[in-house]
Amino acid sequence: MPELGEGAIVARGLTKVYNGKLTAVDHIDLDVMEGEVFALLGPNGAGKSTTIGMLTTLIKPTEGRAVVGGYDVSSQPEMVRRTIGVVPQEYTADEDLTGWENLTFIASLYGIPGAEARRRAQELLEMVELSRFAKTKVEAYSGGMRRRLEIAMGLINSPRILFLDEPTLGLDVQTRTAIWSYIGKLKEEYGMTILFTTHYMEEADLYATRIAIMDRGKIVKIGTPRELKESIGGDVVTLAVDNQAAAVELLRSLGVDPREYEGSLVFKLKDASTALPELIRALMESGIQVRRMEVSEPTMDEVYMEYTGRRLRDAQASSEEVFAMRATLRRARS
Ligand SMILES: Nc1ncnc2c1ncn2[C@@H]1O[C@H](COP(=O)(O)OP(=O)(O)OP(=O)(O)O)[C@@H](O)[C@H]1O
Repeated sequence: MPELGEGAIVARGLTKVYNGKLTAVDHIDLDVMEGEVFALLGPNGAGKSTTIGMLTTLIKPTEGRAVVGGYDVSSQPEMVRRTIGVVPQEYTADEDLTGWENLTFIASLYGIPGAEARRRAQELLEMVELSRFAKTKVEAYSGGMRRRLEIAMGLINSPRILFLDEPTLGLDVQTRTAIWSYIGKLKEEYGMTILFTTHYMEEADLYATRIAIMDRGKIVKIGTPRELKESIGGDVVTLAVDNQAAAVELLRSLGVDPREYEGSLVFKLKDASTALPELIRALMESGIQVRRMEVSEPTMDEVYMEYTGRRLRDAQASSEEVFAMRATLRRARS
Protein backbone atom coordinates (compact mmCIF):
# COMPACT_ATOMS: atom_id res chain seq x y z
CA MET A 1 0.00 0.00 0.00
CA PRO A 2 1.49 3.40 -0.88
CA GLU A 3 2.65 5.60 2.01
CA LEU A 4 0.26 8.40 2.79
CA GLY A 5 2.51 10.90 4.50
CA GLU A 6 4.20 11.65 7.77
CA GLY A 7 1.44 13.21 9.88
CA ALA A 8 -0.17 11.76 13.00
CA ILE A 9 -3.50 11.83 11.15
CA VAL A 10 -3.49 11.67 7.37
CA ALA A 11 -6.53 11.36 5.13
CA ARG A 12 -6.85 11.33 1.38
CA GLY A 13 -10.16 11.53 -0.43
CA LEU A 14 -11.92 10.29 2.70
CA THR A 15 -15.62 9.95 1.93
CA LYS A 16 -18.76 8.65 3.59
CA VAL A 17 -22.02 8.18 1.77
CA TYR A 18 -24.92 7.05 3.98
CA ASN A 19 -27.54 4.74 2.49
CA GLY A 20 -26.11 5.21 -0.99
CA LYS A 21 -27.35 8.77 -1.21
CA LEU A 22 -26.34 11.17 1.57
CA THR A 23 -22.74 12.29 1.16
CA ALA A 24 -21.88 13.24 4.74
CA VAL A 25 -18.12 13.54 4.11
CA ASP A 26 -16.96 14.36 0.63
CA HIS A 27 -13.37 13.55 -0.38
CA ILE A 28 -11.52 15.29 2.41
CA ASP A 29 -7.74 15.51 2.75
CA LEU A 30 -6.09 16.04 6.14
CA ASP A 31 -2.51 16.23 7.40
CA VAL A 32 -2.42 16.68 11.16
CA MET A 33 1.14 16.82 12.48
CA GLU A 34 2.30 15.26 15.74
CA GLY A 35 1.62 17.52 18.73
CA GLU A 36 -0.97 19.63 16.95
CA VAL A 37 -4.30 20.63 18.44
CA PHE A 38 -6.40 20.54 15.32
CA ALA A 39 -10.00 21.77 15.06
CA LEU A 40 -12.71 20.70 12.67
CA LEU A 41 -15.02 23.71 12.73
CA GLY A 42 -18.49 23.67 11.24
CA PRO A 43 -22.23 23.69 11.97
CA ASN A 44 -24.29 20.66 12.92
CA GLY A 45 -24.52 18.30 10.00
CA ALA A 46 -21.28 19.49 8.36
CA GLY A 47 -19.85 15.97 8.67
CA LYS A 48 -17.51 16.44 11.65
CA SER A 49 -18.74 13.48 13.69
CA THR A 50 -18.71 11.24 10.64
CA THR A 51 -15.11 12.28 9.96
CA ILE A 52 -14.13 11.45 13.56
CA GLY A 53 -16.06 8.18 13.24
CA MET A 54 -14.00 7.16 10.21
CA LEU A 55 -10.69 8.25 11.73
CA THR A 56 -11.44 6.28 14.90
CA THR A 57 -12.52 3.14 12.96
CA LEU A 58 -16.13 3.29 14.14
CA ILE A 59 -17.50 4.22 10.72
CA LYS A 60 -16.37 2.47 7.55
CA PRO A 61 -15.33 4.91 4.82
CA THR A 62 -17.15 4.57 1.51
CA GLU A 63 -14.06 5.76 -0.34
CA GLY A 64 -10.59 7.12 0.33
CA ARG A 65 -7.96 6.30 2.93
CA ALA A 66 -6.87 7.41 6.36
CA VAL A 67 -3.78 6.61 8.39
CA VAL A 68 -3.82 7.38 12.12
CA GLY A 69 -0.67 7.02 14.21
CA GLY A 70 0.91 5.22 11.27
CA TYR A 71 -1.88 2.63 10.94
CA ASP A 72 -4.48 2.34 8.23
CA VAL A 73 -8.03 2.71 9.61
CA SER A 74 -9.44 0.13 7.20
CA SER A 75 -6.76 -2.58 7.24
CA GLN A 76 -5.31 -2.10 10.75
CA PRO A 77 -8.28 -0.96 12.87
CA GLU A 78 -7.08 -2.80 15.99
CA MET A 79 -3.72 -0.99 15.93
CA VAL A 80 -5.45 2.35 15.39
CA ARG A 81 -7.72 1.71 18.39
CA ARG A 82 -4.73 0.92 20.59
CA THR A 83 -3.03 4.16 19.60
CA ILE A 84 -5.95 6.55 20.05
CA GLY A 85 -8.31 7.83 22.70
CA VAL A 86 -11.85 8.88 21.83
CA VAL A 87 -14.22 11.18 23.68
CA PRO A 88 -17.50 10.92 21.77
CA GLN A 89 -20.22 13.54 21.70
CA GLU A 90 -22.67 11.43 23.66
CA TYR A 91 -22.00 10.22 27.18
CA THR A 92 -20.81 6.64 27.38
CA ALA A 93 -20.23 6.18 31.11
CA ASP A 94 -22.48 3.72 32.92
CA GLU A 95 -24.74 5.77 35.18
CA ASP A 96 -25.18 2.97 37.70
CA LEU A 97 -21.44 2.78 38.30
CA THR A 98 -19.18 5.25 40.06
CA GLY A 99 -16.55 7.29 38.23
CA TRP A 100 -13.88 4.99 39.63
CA GLU A 101 -15.74 1.85 38.50
CA ASN A 102 -16.26 3.23 35.02
CA LEU A 103 -12.56 3.98 34.63
CA THR A 104 -11.34 0.63 35.94
CA PHE A 105 -13.94 -1.16 33.81
CA ILE A 106 -12.74 0.59 30.62
CA ALA A 107 -9.15 -0.19 31.66
CA SER A 108 -10.04 -3.90 31.91
CA LEU A 109 -11.49 -3.76 28.37
CA TYR A 110 -8.10 -2.55 27.20
CA GLY A 111 -6.45 -5.39 29.12
CA ILE A 112 -4.62 -3.04 31.46
CA PRO A 113 -3.54 -5.05 34.56
CA GLY A 114 -5.30 -4.26 37.87
CA ALA A 115 -2.59 -2.34 39.70
CA GLU A 116 -1.75 -0.25 36.65
CA ALA A 117 -5.46 0.36 35.98
CA ARG A 118 -5.95 1.65 39.54
CA ARG A 119 -2.92 3.91 39.26
CA ARG A 120 -4.16 5.42 36.00
CA ALA A 121 -7.74 5.79 37.24
CA GLN A 122 -6.49 7.70 40.28
CA GLU A 123 -4.20 9.91 38.22
CA LEU A 124 -6.89 10.70 35.65
CA LEU A 125 -9.53 11.44 38.27
CA GLU A 126 -7.08 13.87 39.83
CA MET A 127 -6.37 15.48 36.49
CA VAL A 128 -10.03 16.17 35.76
CA GLU A 129 -10.64 17.14 39.40
CA LEU A 130 -13.08 14.34 40.16
CA SER A 131 -11.16 12.55 42.93
CA ARG A 132 -13.70 13.69 45.50
CA PHE A 133 -16.47 12.06 43.46
CA ALA A 134 -14.61 8.85 42.58
CA LYS A 135 -17.00 6.79 44.69
CA THR A 136 -20.16 8.64 43.60
CA LYS A 137 -22.48 7.07 41.04
CA VAL A 138 -22.36 8.85 37.69
CA GLU A 139 -26.13 9.40 37.75
CA ALA A 140 -25.49 12.07 40.40
CA TYR A 141 -22.84 13.86 38.28
CA SER A 142 -23.55 17.23 36.65
CA GLY A 143 -23.07 17.69 32.88
CA GLY A 144 -19.61 19.17 33.40
CA MET A 145 -18.55 16.32 35.70
CA ARG A 146 -19.77 13.75 33.18
CA ARG A 147 -17.83 15.42 30.40
CA ARG A 148 -14.70 15.42 32.55
CA LEU A 149 -15.17 11.75 33.32
CA GLU A 150 -15.59 11.03 29.59
CA ILE A 151 -12.27 12.76 28.95
CA ALA A 152 -10.62 10.65 31.65
CA MET A 153 -12.13 7.52 30.07
CA GLY A 154 -10.76 8.55 26.67
CA LEU A 155 -7.29 8.79 28.22
CA ILE A 156 -7.22 5.49 30.13
CA ASN A 157 -5.07 3.71 27.51
CA SER A 158 -2.48 6.57 27.48
CA PRO A 159 -3.18 7.37 23.83
CA ARG A 160 -0.77 9.25 21.58
CA ILE A 161 -3.65 10.76 19.66
CA LEU A 162 -6.90 11.98 21.20
CA PHE A 163 -10.16 12.62 19.35
CA LEU A 164 -12.78 14.79 21.02
CA ASP A 165 -16.19 15.32 19.43
CA GLU A 166 -17.63 18.64 20.68
CA PRO A 167 -15.88 18.35 24.07
CA THR A 168 -17.66 21.35 25.58
CA LEU A 169 -21.11 20.99 24.02
CA GLY A 170 -23.81 22.34 26.28
CA LEU A 171 -21.46 23.28 29.13
CA ASP A 172 -21.34 26.64 30.87
CA VAL A 173 -18.47 28.99 30.14
CA GLN A 174 -16.60 28.22 33.36
CA THR A 175 -16.68 24.48 32.79
CA ARG A 176 -15.67 24.96 29.15
CA THR A 177 -12.60 26.88 30.29
CA ALA A 178 -11.74 24.11 32.78
CA ILE A 179 -12.06 21.43 30.10
CA TRP A 180 -9.71 23.41 27.87
CA SER A 181 -7.16 23.69 30.61
CA TYR A 182 -7.06 19.85 30.90
CA ILE A 183 -6.77 19.53 27.12
CA GLY A 184 -3.98 22.13 27.13
CA LYS A 185 -2.13 20.06 29.75
CA LEU A 186 -2.29 16.98 27.54
CA LYS A 187 -0.60 18.85 24.76
CA GLU A 188 1.99 20.56 26.98
CA GLU A 189 2.89 17.66 29.25
CA TYR A 190 2.52 14.67 26.96
CA GLY A 191 2.85 16.20 23.49
CA MET A 192 -0.38 14.48 22.60
CA THR A 193 -1.88 15.08 19.18
CA ILE A 194 -5.45 16.27 19.55
CA LEU A 195 -8.21 16.53 16.99
CA PHE A 196 -11.46 18.09 18.16
CA THR A 197 -14.68 19.18 16.54
CA THR A 198 -16.55 22.27 17.53
CA HIS A 199 -19.07 24.78 16.36
CA TYR A 200 -17.78 27.35 18.84
CA MET A 201 -15.64 29.65 16.75
CA GLU A 202 -13.91 31.21 19.71
CA GLU A 203 -12.76 27.78 20.93
CA ALA A 204 -11.23 26.96 17.58
CA ASP A 205 -9.67 30.42 17.50
CA LEU A 206 -8.25 30.24 21.04
CA TYR A 207 -7.14 26.65 21.36
CA ALA A 208 -6.39 25.18 17.94
CA THR A 209 -2.99 25.30 16.30
CA ARG A 210 -4.83 24.86 12.99
CA ILE A 211 -8.44 24.86 11.92
CA ALA A 212 -10.19 23.06 9.07
CA ILE A 213 -13.48 24.73 8.20
CA MET A 214 -16.04 22.11 7.24
CA ASP A 215 -19.20 22.80 5.35
CA ARG A 216 -21.58 20.28 3.80
CA GLY A 217 -19.11 17.42 3.96
CA LYS A 218 -16.20 19.33 2.48
CA ILE A 219 -13.17 21.02 3.97
CA VAL A 220 -13.37 24.47 2.51
CA LYS A 221 -10.25 25.97 4.11
CA ILE A 222 -7.39 24.97 6.42
CA GLY A 223 -5.00 27.27 8.27
CA THR A 224 -3.82 28.64 11.59
CA PRO A 225 -6.33 31.05 13.16
CA ARG A 226 -4.08 33.94 12.12
CA GLU A 227 -3.69 32.69 8.55
CA LEU A 228 -7.44 32.28 8.22
CA LYS A 229 -8.14 35.80 9.44
CA GLU A 230 -5.43 37.29 7.25
CA SER A 231 -6.69 35.35 4.25
CA ILE A 232 -9.82 37.48 4.22
CA GLY A 233 -7.66 40.35 3.04
CA GLY A 234 -9.15 43.43 4.63
CA ASP A 235 -11.35 44.86 7.33
CA VAL A 236 -14.98 43.97 7.70
CA VAL A 237 -17.46 46.80 7.22
CA THR A 238 -21.08 46.71 8.35
CA LEU A 239 -23.42 49.40 7.04
CA ALA A 240 -27.07 50.04 7.78
CA VAL A 241 -28.66 52.12 5.01
CA ASP A 242 -32.16 53.30 4.19
CA ASN A 243 -32.28 51.86 0.66
CA GLN A 244 -30.54 48.54 0.68
CA ALA A 245 -31.26 47.48 -2.90
CA ALA A 246 -29.87 50.74 -4.31
CA ALA A 247 -26.87 50.56 -1.99
CA VAL A 248 -26.06 46.99 -3.07
CA GLU A 249 -26.18 48.04 -6.72
CA LEU A 250 -23.97 51.05 -6.17
CA LEU A 251 -21.45 49.18 -4.01
CA ARG A 252 -21.20 46.43 -6.63
CA SER A 253 -20.51 49.01 -9.32
CA LEU A 254 -17.64 50.22 -7.12
CA GLY A 255 -16.14 46.76 -6.89
CA VAL A 256 -17.43 45.87 -3.42
CA ASP A 257 -19.35 42.67 -2.81
CA PRO A 258 -21.84 43.23 0.03
CA ARG A 259 -23.91 40.49 1.69
CA GLU A 260 -27.09 41.14 3.59
CA TYR A 261 -26.97 40.21 7.22
CA GLU A 262 -29.63 41.05 9.81
CA GLY A 263 -30.83 44.12 7.96
CA SER A 264 -27.31 45.44 7.36
CA LEU A 265 -24.81 45.14 4.54
CA VAL A 266 -21.55 43.41 5.36
CA PHE A 267 -18.46 43.46 3.15
CA LYS A 268 -14.73 43.34 3.34
CA LEU A 269 -12.65 46.28 2.33
CA LYS A 270 -8.91 46.74 1.90
CA ASP A 271 -7.53 49.89 3.59
CA ALA A 272 -10.92 50.74 5.06
CA SER A 273 -9.66 53.92 6.73
CA THR A 274 -9.17 55.60 3.36
CA ALA A 275 -11.54 53.61 1.14
CA LEU A 276 -14.61 53.80 3.39
CA PRO A 277 -15.09 57.61 3.39
CA GLU A 278 -15.17 57.50 -0.41
CA LEU A 279 -17.80 54.80 -0.43
CA ILE A 280 -19.92 56.70 2.08
CA ARG A 281 -19.66 59.85 -0.03
CA ALA A 282 -20.74 57.91 -3.15
CA LEU A 283 -23.73 56.49 -1.28
CA MET A 284 -24.77 59.92 0.07
CA GLU A 285 -24.43 61.50 -3.38
CA SER A 286 -26.85 58.88 -4.71
CA GLY A 287 -29.35 59.88 -2.05
CA ILE A 288 -28.76 56.82 0.14
CA GLN A 289 -28.65 57.58 3.85
CA VAL A 290 -26.15 55.69 5.99
CA ARG A 291 -27.72 55.09 9.39
CA ARG A 292 -24.97 53.11 11.06
CA MET A 293 -21.46 52.04 10.22
CA GLU A 294 -18.98 49.69 11.86
CA VAL A 295 -15.48 48.62 10.91
CA SER A 296 -13.84 45.60 12.53
CA GLU A 297 -10.90 43.29 12.11
CA PRO A 298 -11.99 39.94 10.75
CA THR A 299 -13.12 37.41 13.36
CA MET A 300 -13.47 33.66 12.89
CA ASP A 301 -17.15 34.37 12.25
CA GLU A 302 -16.23 36.49 9.24
CA VAL A 303 -13.71 33.89 8.13
CA TYR A 304 -16.45 31.30 8.29
CA MET A 305 -18.80 33.54 6.31
CA GLU A 306 -16.13 34.21 3.71
CA TYR A 307 -15.62 30.52 2.99
CA THR A 308 -19.14 29.18 3.41
CA GLY A 309 -21.33 32.17 2.58
CA ARG A 310 -23.07 31.74 5.93
CA ARG A 311 -22.61 32.78 9.51
CA LEU A 312 -21.87 30.18 12.13
CA ARG A 313 -23.67 31.99 14.88
CA ASP A 314 -23.52 31.07 18.49
CA ALA A 315 -27.17 32.04 18.88
CA GLN A 316 -28.14 29.49 16.28
CA ALA A 317 -25.72 27.01 17.77
CA SER A 318 -27.18 27.33 21.22
CA SER A 319 -30.63 26.17 20.20
CA GLU A 320 -29.07 23.24 18.35
CA GLU A 321 -27.04 22.61 21.42
CA VAL A 322 -30.11 22.27 23.60
CA PHE A 323 -31.39 19.71 21.10
CA ALA A 324 -28.13 17.79 21.11
CA MET A 325 -28.00 17.82 24.89
CA ARG A 326 -31.54 16.53 25.14
CA ALA A 327 -30.82 13.77 22.66
CA THR A 328 -27.75 12.81 24.69
CA LEU A 329 -29.73 12.75 27.92
CA ARG A 330 -32.48 10.68 26.29
CA ARG A 331 -29.89 8.18 25.10
CA ALA A 332 -28.29 8.14 28.52
CA ARG A 333 -31.63 7.35 30.18
CA SER A 334 -32.75 4.66 27.74
N1 LIG B 1 -25.87 6.92 10.65
C1 LIG B 1 -26.31 7.83 9.78
N2 LIG B 1 -27.16 7.48 8.78
C2 LIG B 1 -27.59 8.40 7.89
N3 LIG B 1 -27.21 9.71 7.88
C3 LIG B 1 -26.37 10.11 8.83
C4 LIG B 1 -25.86 9.21 9.84
N4 LIG B 1 -25.02 9.90 10.66
C5 LIG B 1 -25.02 11.17 10.19
N5 LIG B 1 -25.81 11.30 9.11
C6 LIG B 1 -26.02 12.53 8.31
O1 LIG B 1 -24.75 12.92 7.80
C7 LIG B 1 -24.60 14.34 7.83
C8 LIG B 1 -23.37 14.69 8.64
O2 LIG B 1 -23.60 14.35 10.01
P1 LIG B 1 -22.49 14.48 11.14
O3 LIG B 1 -23.11 13.99 12.40
O4 LIG B 1 -21.25 13.85 10.68
O5 LIG B 1 -22.29 16.05 11.19
P2 LIG B 1 -21.65 16.93 12.34
O6 LIG B 1 -21.02 18.06 11.67
O7 LIG B 1 -20.81 16.12 13.21
O8 LIG B 1 -22.89 17.41 13.16
P3 LIG B 1 -23.21 17.07 14.68
O9 LIG B 1 -22.32 17.95 15.47
O10 LIG B 1 -24.66 17.39 14.80
O11 LIG B 1 -22.94 15.60 14.89
C9 LIG B 1 -25.89 14.88 8.41
O12 LIG B 1 -26.71 15.25 7.33
C10 LIG B 1 -26.46 13.71 9.16
O13 LIG B 1 -27.87 13.78 9.21
